[in-house]
Amino acid sequence: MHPHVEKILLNEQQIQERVKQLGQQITADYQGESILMVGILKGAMIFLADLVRNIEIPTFFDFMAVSSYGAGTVSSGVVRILKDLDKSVEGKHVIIVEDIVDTGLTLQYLLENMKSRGPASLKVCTLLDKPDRRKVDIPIDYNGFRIPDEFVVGYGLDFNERYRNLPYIAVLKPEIYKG
Ligand SMILES: O=P(O)(O)OC[C@H]1O[C@H](OP(=O)(O)OP(=O)(O)O)[C@H](O)[C@@H]1O
Ligand code: HPA
Ligand SMILES: [Mg+2]
Repeated sequence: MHPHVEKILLNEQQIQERVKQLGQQITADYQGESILMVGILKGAMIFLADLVRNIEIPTFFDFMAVSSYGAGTVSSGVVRILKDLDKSVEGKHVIIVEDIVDTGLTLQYLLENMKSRGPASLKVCTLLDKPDRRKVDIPIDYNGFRIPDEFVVGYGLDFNERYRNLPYIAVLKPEIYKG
């Protein structure tokens, strides 16, 4: 275990099992179609990479980078597009892939933004849902795990850009968050 980690919430095996189930569910729901997975950088990249290897229909990827958290553990509420999609999503079956839905502000913005581009359908898939902190009601179609109100890192999620490469989801020791 990393020396900065206080506890592991979800271990590698738990994550891999659940990601496999989500992939199977998406495969079943979109039979006969192709899908465009829109990964929200940077946090979702590891989840997306594992998820798509469990999907057995034609699957395309694109990416957006937005930022609402900056360096801290509290959402600024202001979402900025840092990198937009490469191609049009018009007429495509789009699934937005997130690592976590916390306040929901990032996803609220993304959903509005994506709807205006005219996809054939639009769904949301997130690895983690932290409902206690929600500020806006967001429809989540595929959710890996519900987690308690704690700031988590690992499997793509960062604190000040660190710890994304941990293979599990963990809570850091309090002294690390205080800096
Ligand atoms: O529901 P919310 O309260 O809006 O929080 C969720 C968003 O915050 C994090 O992104 P961040 O801005 O930290 O960018 P990152 O993925 O590059 O770390 C996370 O990856 C989600 O996109
Ligand atoms: O708990 C979290 N960890 C990392 N990034 C986040 N962005 C929103 N919530 C979180
Ligand atoms: Mg972050």
